[in-house]
Amino acid sequence: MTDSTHYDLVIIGSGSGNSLVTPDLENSRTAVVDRGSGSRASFGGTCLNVGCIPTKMFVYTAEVAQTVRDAGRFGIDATLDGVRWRDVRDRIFGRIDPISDGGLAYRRDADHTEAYLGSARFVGERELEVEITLPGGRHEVGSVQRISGDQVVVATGSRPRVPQVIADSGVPFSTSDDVMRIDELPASMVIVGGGVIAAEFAHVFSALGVRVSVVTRTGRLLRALDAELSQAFTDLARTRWDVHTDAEPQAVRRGGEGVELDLADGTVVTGELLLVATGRVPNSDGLGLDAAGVRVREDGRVEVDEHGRTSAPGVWALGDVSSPHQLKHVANHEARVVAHNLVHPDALQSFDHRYVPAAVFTDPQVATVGLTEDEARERGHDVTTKTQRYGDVAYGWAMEDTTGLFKVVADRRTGQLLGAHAMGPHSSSLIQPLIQALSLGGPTGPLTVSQLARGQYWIHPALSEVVENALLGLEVAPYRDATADYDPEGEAS
Ligand SMILES: Cc1cc2nc3c(=O)[nH]c(=O)nc-3n(C[C@H](O)[C@H](O)[C@H](O)COP(=O)(O)OP(=O)(O)OC[C@H]3O[C@@H](n4cnc5c(N)ncnc54)[C@H](O)[C@@H]3O)c2cc1C
Ligand SMILES: NC(=O)c1ccc[n+]([C@@H]2O[C@H](COP(=O)([O-])OP(=O)(O)OC[C@H]3O[C@@H](n4cnc5c(N)ncnc54)[C@H](O)[C@@H]3O)[C@@H](O)[C@H]2O)c1
Repeated sequence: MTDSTHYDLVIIGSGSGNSLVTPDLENSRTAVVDRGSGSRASFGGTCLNVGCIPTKMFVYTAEVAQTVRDAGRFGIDATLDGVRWRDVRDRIFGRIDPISDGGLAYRRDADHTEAYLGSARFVGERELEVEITLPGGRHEVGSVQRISGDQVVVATGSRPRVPQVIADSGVPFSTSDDVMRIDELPASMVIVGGGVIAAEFAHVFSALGVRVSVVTRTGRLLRALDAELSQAFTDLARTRWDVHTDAEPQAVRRGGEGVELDLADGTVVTGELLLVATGRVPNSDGLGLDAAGVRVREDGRVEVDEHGRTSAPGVWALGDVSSPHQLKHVANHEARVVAHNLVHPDALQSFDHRYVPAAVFTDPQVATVGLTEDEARERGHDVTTKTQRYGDVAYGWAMEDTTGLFKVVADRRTGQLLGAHAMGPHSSSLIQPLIQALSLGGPTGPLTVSQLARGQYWIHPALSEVVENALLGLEVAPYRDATADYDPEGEAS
């Protein structure tokens, strides 16, 4: 054990936590502690190493393969001659790994920061022990370093949840932490889980030629979505993958193509590789939070107020370990708020969780913001909805799209937009004006549906016309042109 080293700020977690080291801290001493992410134990957190970024690079690659397969529909003859998996994998991580290594070197070598590569645990109020588990830092592997901070930020993220029946089975399995680095593409894969990670990897691996089975305990895939979209996505998924809903593995063993899962109805599902995608648990356990006086909620998330303060003075938390949303854009937002609050204790900013959007980069892409139709009804709104098909606008014809949907939910009486839910190409980008309308509004409050539809141009014949037409299809009061009374001469005088 070393003597304790004191810092102005200690950050546990180099994902979104790493971005807390702003120019405001140039004259402070900051320690960043991280035990590494994924099978390579990389610096920089989930999103960079095993999450958003590599998955989307695989998704894009999958779409290239799918485009070649679909080319015939457009009168273009092309064949997919093969998938060089190792080349795909090495291209993707050949970009990511150097970014991670560079981020570590920057933290380790800068004058005002220090990197501790190991697991942190509180041993008192803002006092921590770090067991050094990784090479690459200044501290000997196996040593225990004691550090303390005037302020400490817990940004330890989350990790895959593995159902007991799989954990206890002794059968080898993958999670999102390692599946992107496998050496060979399997012929077949069983994915347990029917949420976001399952939907994205089912798309990636099936497009690259793997036979995919999905086993989920819910009745529909992407269950958290608006029910109409979740149902439409599930119906489509059944045409591509071997989908088992309302199904939970009862027993798991080696056998069949590699692994076999027994379902309650007697079905046996088999595949060469088993991928577990059954949710993520916050990394709040094992941190000694009791010793620090930091309260944890029943669901395992660290308890924080709207400013990111935990129950212990000087200890903050952000991102997956404490947030109600396990999303990188939310973790980034919370990090910006906490970065401000760390240096402006008398002018605290608050998290804004009002309209948190999300997208699922599967096939077709899915995007959502605001209330679903069911949520809007439960809240007593006079609900009106319109579901516009991509195939009914000109760009949708060009794409030969037959499945895309853009649904908007509004209050008939007030004309307010309440939510938007899309399934189709580029939906993660198409939804952005509606996120903006909900979040920013106009000078007199949130924009009404009619203002949004008719108060601006929509480029013709762009795919965004599907959004325009969805808005125009809602039964709300017509748009009154706010510029009708505009008198430029009067304004000038
Ligand atoms: C496969 C996948 C795809 C995803 N895709 C998207 C997407 O497309 N869009 C999106 O918005 N979100 C996506 N997410 C979610 C997103 O990655 C997370 O919400 C985000 O990365 C959380 O950031 P964070 O800073 O809270 O935690 P992390 O980035 O996980 O950082 C926490 C760090 O703390 C370290 N740590 C934990 N405990 C300790 C300890 N005791 N001592 C020292 N270090 C510790 C961990 O090793 C890790 O490096 C995806 C997630 C996954 C798994
Ligand atoms: N594009 C993105 O923004 C993106 C991508 C990937 C991950 N993420 C984040 O990561 C989080 C975790 O993703 P996830 O897909 O693991 O979780 P999830 O909560 O989205 O889905 C988990 C699924 O597993 C099912 N399940 C749970 N236990 C099961 C069991 N024993 N047997 C069968 N099915 C079971 C659930 O019913 C659910 O369908 C997400 O909540 C999301 O916020 C985001």
